[in-house]
Amino acid sequence: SRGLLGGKKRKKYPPVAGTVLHQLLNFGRFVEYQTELSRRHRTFRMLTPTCNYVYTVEPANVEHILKTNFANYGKGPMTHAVMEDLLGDGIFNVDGAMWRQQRKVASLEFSTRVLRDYSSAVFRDTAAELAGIILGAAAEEGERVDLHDLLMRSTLDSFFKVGFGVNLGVLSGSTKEGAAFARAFDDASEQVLYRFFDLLWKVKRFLNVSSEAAMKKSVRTINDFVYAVIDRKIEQMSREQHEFAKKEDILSRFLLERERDLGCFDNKYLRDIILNFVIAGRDTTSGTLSWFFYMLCKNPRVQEKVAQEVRNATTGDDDVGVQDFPAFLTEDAINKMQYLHAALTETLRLYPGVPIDVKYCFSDDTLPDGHAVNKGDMVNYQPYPMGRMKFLWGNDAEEFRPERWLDDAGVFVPESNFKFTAFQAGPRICLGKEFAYRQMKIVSAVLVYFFRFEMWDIDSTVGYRPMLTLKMDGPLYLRAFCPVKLHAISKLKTLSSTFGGDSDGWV
Ligand code: HEM
Repeated sequence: SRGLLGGKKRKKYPPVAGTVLHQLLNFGRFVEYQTELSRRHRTFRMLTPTCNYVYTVEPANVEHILKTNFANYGKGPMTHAVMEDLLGDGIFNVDGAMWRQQRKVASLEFSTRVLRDYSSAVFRDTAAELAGIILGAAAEEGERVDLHDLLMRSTLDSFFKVGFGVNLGVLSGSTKEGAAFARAFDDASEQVLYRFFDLLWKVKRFLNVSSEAAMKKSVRTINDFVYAVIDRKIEQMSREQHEFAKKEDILSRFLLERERDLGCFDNKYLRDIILNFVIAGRDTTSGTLSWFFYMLCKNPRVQEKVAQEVRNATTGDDDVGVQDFPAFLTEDAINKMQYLHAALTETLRLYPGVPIDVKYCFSDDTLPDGHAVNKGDMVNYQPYPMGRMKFLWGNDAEEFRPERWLDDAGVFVPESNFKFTAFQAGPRICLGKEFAYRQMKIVSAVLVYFFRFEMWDIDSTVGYRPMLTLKMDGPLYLRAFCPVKLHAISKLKTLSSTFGGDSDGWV
């Protein structure tokens, strides 16, 4: 009461749901554990020896943290330290003036027609290559395809092409360096998440032992690879001079900027920009596509509806081969695919690329639900648990039902960004949202036009790997059928052999 506390009103802290030790014990099933706790308390805290970790699924709190009191919540010193080895001073890892500058440059870049057209062309080409490889590698005698692995490789190729104008060749398996880079990047990203809960990580790093010794190795592999890409680009720039000015990829545009304003960023800064772009785009998009195809296999009715919509929006002509089909994926056709848009969004509701997102609290505050948070607390909004809350989505919250996003005319109706939080919200809302939907729609449309997918082992389920993004744990083994007419298949076969596949004898 006021009297007992010397006139001060007692603060109402969120209920304690456990400690960091409980989280470590549940590390392998972290997002489910957090979902269980969130069913009991919409806002709660976990005790650690240093600060409170506060978690919320309350949209009013999310709006407060991400928008209304934006200035009070940022990356902060702890996240910066934990992520610095991997993300340096890239846009994901900085606040204040440094963030504003990168946000401005990146927003300009993302809104250009040049980037839009160029990236769409890259996505179409990579999707066609992917379709060819699925046919060549898998369709023969119903061999299984690991679609998760193929999607990871093909999005990495697309991102390197759009970001840096480099043909990485990971999908076709033509370079070993690309694959080693991708592996090191995944390992480092997992270790970064672990650091949030490992109180001894700095000591381990200092002594260069256990998980931190592995982290050091991963970072070295990543850095060697990225600096080599930058060096190659600089060399190409001096060689090609006039031609270079026409380059459409993001790294070239930054290098041209540096030529105009010498010293505006060094190679280390470019390395940070590259890695932030890779983590932003590649893991989230390929992860979402993997979960999407997993959902399509578990829900054949939805798969059929998506395929029908793609045919209606493009061409019903079964004679169109894979090399010709992507040309039908115009902006107009993509915009017509409202059901596909809903199905991708439904995937993100249940499997958000960033499942739990932390913000540092810069000064004492009270959240809209009345709970107090202190300076130095780590405040998390939780897209994954939020997608499974009945109080937000109704009793069928855990069901995959794209229709929930459509009005009576079948048009997609967005939800509040503070309830559907997969892309964050407020001033730091994902910059690549439109970009990501475009890529995911192009890849999905090409694949469902030519194939029907089924789980290789009908009853199997897939898990996730605890890291910063929600990535599948291991392969997604599928069976791919080709329902289009033989004429189109023969064209597809020609293409698949162009990409190194061997499809003799199929069909
Ligand atoms: C399904 C795909 C995607 C999802 C679910 C997603 C989600 C998110 C989320 C949750 C954040 C906030 C992270 C944080 O600061 O804590 C974010 C930020 C960002 N995203 Fe995405 N993203 C996706 C695809 C992309 C793509 C394809 C790009 C770029 C091509 C991109 C670029 C960015 C950038 C630059 C930021 C930082 C924004 C800032 O801090 O101001 N994202 N994204």
